[in-house]
Amino acid sequence: MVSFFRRKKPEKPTDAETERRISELAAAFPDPVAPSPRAEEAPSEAPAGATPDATQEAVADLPPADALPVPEEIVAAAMDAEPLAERYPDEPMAPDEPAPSAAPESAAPEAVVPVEPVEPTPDAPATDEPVRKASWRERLGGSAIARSLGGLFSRNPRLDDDLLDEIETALITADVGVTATTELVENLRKRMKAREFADAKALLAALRTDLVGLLRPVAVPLQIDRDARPFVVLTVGVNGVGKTTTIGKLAKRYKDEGRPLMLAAGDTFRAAAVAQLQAWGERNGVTVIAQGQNADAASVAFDALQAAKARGTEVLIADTAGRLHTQQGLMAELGKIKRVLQKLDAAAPHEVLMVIDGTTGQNALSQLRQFHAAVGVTGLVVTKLDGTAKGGVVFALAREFGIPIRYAGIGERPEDLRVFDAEAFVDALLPEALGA
Ligand SMILES: Nc1nc2c(ncn2[C@@H]2O[C@H](COP(=O)(O)OP(=O)(O)OP(=O)(O)O)[C@@H](O)[C@H]2O)c(=O)[nH]1
Repeated sequence: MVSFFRRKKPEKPTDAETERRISELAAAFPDPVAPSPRAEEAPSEAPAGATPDATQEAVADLPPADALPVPEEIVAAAMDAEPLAERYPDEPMAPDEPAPSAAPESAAPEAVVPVEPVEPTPDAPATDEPVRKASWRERLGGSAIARSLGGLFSRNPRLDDDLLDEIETALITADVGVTATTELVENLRKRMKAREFADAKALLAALRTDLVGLLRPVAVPLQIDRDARPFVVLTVGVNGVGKTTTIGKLAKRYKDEGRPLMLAAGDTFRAAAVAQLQAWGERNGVTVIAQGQNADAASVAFDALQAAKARGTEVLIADTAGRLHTQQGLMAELGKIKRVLQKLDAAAPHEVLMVIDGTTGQNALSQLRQFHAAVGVTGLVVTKLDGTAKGGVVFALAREFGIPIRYAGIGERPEDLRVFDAEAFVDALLPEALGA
């Protein structure tokens, strides 16, 4: 759990840390997949229920970007993002790197280092045992809400104002947020006064229903529009939230679904991030487009989209460097990446996936507000909900933004990235059996 409390601001990793993180990633994907057909030949069945229009509909339901407060500095800065050379003046830059604005025409192909698919190495122990997927409850049962509400209801409390006060404290402590908590508790109080609940168990059932009701509108799975070719997913988020790890997990998911895919190593600030993706790509036979540390992220994204289009790849997932939402120049750089992608495909990126660390607490709200203003977030992944995470911020995000939560990270293994499921999530935090 030490990883939950990693650095909060960018710093260059030591060689030892780089090696550790590469081996962490390799350990996270221990089972080599069966040798896959080359990306172009792989079957590309959409999952059951997938419709090409679903994503567009979901996005259309989002609150418009201009409905949210857009800090003037971000709008201004977005027009003139600083290049990496200015951002890290002490870092040597390759002399011939294409200027960000010139990327569309002049992205030098020789600077691109695609990691071609290789046959997976048969180094994992051969076993017929399927990996057992931990249940949501196993993963989230230790979270703050689960523990405090669990303790509360298992004491068979009396149905009175003290119980409501304790529920209120538990929800606020778990980061559900004051506004959402007040609404939930006041609704319960009204119904309790109207003698709607026979006992505490009935009140617990009502709380569960209300919590599911808050989350159900945002439990909208990501649908890959197969006509997009490629469907471009741009991942964004602050430092250390789990972007690169999530890309590895997502890539495994899409590969298992038989979708031809490619990755763009756009986190050009942290050397380990490029190596992480390359290690994963080599191991699983997925092409990774990279230009190395300190390359221009927009140029990497542009090259990757060009390559993906040329190959008819179905999905392109682009990584970006972690950045604090308060760093205006870096936030503006995201807008630049988006604009450069749009020179090749006006609809790209088809999904701006923001990764949020579930242990961040209420700060996650201002992170999302700023990222949404800068780049128009269309979906969320909330990571690190396992272990001691408070988890309540998921409710606050849902209530405040209504942006779809596509996936939840409930552990470090590939199978621990789950399609977000409102019922399973609430059930894990607040089992019905508590009131039994
Ligand atoms: N327990 C747990 N750990 C996770 C989860 N997702 C990611 N992590 C861990 O979080 C740490 C940071 O993950 P990275 O993928 O390197 O984060 P990042 O956002 O790419 O980092 P930067 O490039 O520095 O911004 C790693 O140790 C991951 O294993 C999760 O759902 N649960």
